[in-house]
Amino acid sequence: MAQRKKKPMKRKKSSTHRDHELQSDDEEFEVAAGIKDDQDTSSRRLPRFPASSECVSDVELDTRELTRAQNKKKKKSGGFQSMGLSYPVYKGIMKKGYKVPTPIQKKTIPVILNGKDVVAMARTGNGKTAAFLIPMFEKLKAPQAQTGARALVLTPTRELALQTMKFTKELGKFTGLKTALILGGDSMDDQFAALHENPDIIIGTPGRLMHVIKEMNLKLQAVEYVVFDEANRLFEMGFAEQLQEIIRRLPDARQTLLFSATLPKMIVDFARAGLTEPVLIRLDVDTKLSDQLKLSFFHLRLDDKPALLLHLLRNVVKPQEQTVVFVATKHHVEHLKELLMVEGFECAYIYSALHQTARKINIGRFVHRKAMVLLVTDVSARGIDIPLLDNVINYNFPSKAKLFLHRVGRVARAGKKGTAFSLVCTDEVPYLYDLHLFLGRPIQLALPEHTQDSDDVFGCVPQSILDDEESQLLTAHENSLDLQNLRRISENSYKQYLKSRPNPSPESIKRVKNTDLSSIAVHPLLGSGLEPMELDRLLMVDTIKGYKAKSTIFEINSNNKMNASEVMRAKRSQDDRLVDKFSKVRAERIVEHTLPTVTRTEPQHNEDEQEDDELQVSNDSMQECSR
Ligand SMILES: Nc1ncnc2c1ncn2[C@@H]1O[C@H](COP(=O)(O)OP(=O)(O)OP(=O)(O)O)[C@@H](O)[C@H]1O
Repeated sequence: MAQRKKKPMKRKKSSTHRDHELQSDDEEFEVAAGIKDDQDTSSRRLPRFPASSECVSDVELDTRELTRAQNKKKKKSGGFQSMGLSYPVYKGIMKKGYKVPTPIQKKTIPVILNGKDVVAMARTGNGKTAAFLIPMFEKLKAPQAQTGARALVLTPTRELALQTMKFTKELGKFTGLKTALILGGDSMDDQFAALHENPDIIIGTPGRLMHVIKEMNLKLQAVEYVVFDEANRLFEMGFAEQLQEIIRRLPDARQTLLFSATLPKMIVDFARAGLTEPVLIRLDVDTKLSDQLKLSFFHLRLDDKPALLLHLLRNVVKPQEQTVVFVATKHHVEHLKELLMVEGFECAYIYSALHQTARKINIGRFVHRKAMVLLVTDVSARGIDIPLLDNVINYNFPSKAKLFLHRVGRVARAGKKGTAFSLVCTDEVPYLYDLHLFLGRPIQLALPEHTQDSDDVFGCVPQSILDDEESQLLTAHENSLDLQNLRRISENSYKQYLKSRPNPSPESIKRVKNTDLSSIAVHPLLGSGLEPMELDRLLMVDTIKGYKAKSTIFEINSNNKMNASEVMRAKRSQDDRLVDKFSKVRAERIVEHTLPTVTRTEPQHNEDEQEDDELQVSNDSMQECSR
């Protein structure tokens, strides 16, 4: 394959965007600090964060810092780019909309690319499918004329096999590799035909695969890459015998990977026999979040955030609890500080442009419990030394998972319980998906069965709660010109903030589009005390509120030949073409700008990365992993 010269990347981002990136680098430092604290829970106070005295404002930072941060970023790049992938593989990843590798991908892909056998302990929802598909494409590279599949992926269920097939097609789109799907329940003739076409990859369930192997006298001698996906379920479903039989037919010189949510003795024994000196990779994210920390995510409109904030502080947070509220800009701090004071809350506040003395006074009020609420921006929260907290409220959802960890790092420590409430409006939902990929947990959309104790639930807010608070808010603003001005300024600054906010991964945007957010049930924390009929009514109101017409009133009847109807249809198709064209150009630009060199470089590792990733690669013996 022709080598592509790596063009120097033109930086087109605005300075505010770069500032954001700078912020994220610092965040990584802060998270690392937070983790250390994890290990020393006896300490009452969290370590100090880097001093913020150099920060002029929340969005303007020193250029020397910027350069330092950029250099640091280059050095510790743990992205897909630094994995030394070939162009067709990399292009597939970009096209699929993955921006950065998930923790399991970051840890497993380099090890697999190094040719090692791997046992990875991972639950669902963390991107493990791509973790074994990407190195598989890299290993197989392109279709080969020789007979016999070179990769075999075994999954416990038909659904999982279909999903893996879908990902193989999407991610491996530019490799040209052929895949056959061998599943129970499908026509044997079709499967024989698929195998006669000399596929590079076979994805299948063990029972039917074994059957086909015998019927066709299928040889697996060309197989060089084998994956046992969800191995715990493969065994639970009674496939042990078929797996042993399949493994006996495979050549010794192969690379074998085993992904499993748990590692019971049976799987450990199987791995000992079937894998050669496997590297054990464990996803240990839970240690990053305190197990005493409860996460609650509320879906609402941006305009409803002040109302929910008031409701949470009045009715959900207990009076003796201390809460830090993270907002997007200093203007939000100023507006909400005024609003909370009008509503009778004692609150402290800090933002980086605030005079040093005022900052000290405010922190002092919070530390001495004169104020139970502290309003902060991410930048201003650095360098402050505050006690352990009961709650954090993410008024604006963080655009990076590590920033989320940093914000909640002071809650639920030293044996105390705590909650992180997050107010998530629709354009922030993709960040919530990215966060869950990072945490290695699937998102739980609220269901009527969820109870107040349910953790990590994403639910909606009953309109009645918002209505109550909003009528108060209206009066407060009508009576105060100050409040009106502060609100207007914070709304304007939010527009600027949005321009500089890093994008979520395009794949998460796609997943959100495919989710019916209007059907999420009321969050269990907000639905208690409501009769089932009332809950149904609220759900109906929310569905009506979230209704978006797919066409205009002129196009109601598809046979309508009226002028207005035809104009609308013509405009729609023209707009669709433009949007398509724009998306294609943008996707291609992303691929070009971030094109890796074709030659494989050794994946970069450094200590920083080791410290702030949530996986631990270890060469522990299989004995150890069974403990
Ligand atoms: N690096 C990434 N960036 C953004 N989205 C990703 C990334 N990796 C995977 N995803 C997406 O996350 C979702 C979950 O991934 P995947 O299905 O591989 O997880 P999993 O751990 O195999 O879970 P499951 O067992 O439910 O299949 C998919 O929609 C996938 O496309």
